[in-house]
Amino acid sequence: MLFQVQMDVRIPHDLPAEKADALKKAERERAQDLQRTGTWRHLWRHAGRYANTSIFEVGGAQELHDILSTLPLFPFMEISVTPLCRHPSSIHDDDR
Ligand SMILES: O=C(O)CC1=CCC(=O)O1
Repeated sequence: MLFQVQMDVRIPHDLPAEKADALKKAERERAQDLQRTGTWRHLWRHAGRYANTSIFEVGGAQELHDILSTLPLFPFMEISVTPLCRHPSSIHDDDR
């Protein structure tokens, strides 16, 4: 199943810079691992905002929740999820 996920990152200003940098590095490594396996299919920055829109391909909502809730930045993100299904006019075979 495909899910669109919007993540708005809200790192508290009083979090020490070293801690914030370590979380961002861990988040990047996890995100890149998941992209390599095809689970995190797209990752787009919202221009001018500390936010992204991502597309995940997972078995279902529980798997998505397990992934999102273990992301290093999860405690500092507001997340919204939209399940996606194929559009009848899509010409892309991998939209499923
Ligand atoms: O910077 C973000 O939008 C949060 C994030 C998700 C994956 C990543 O590397 O950073």
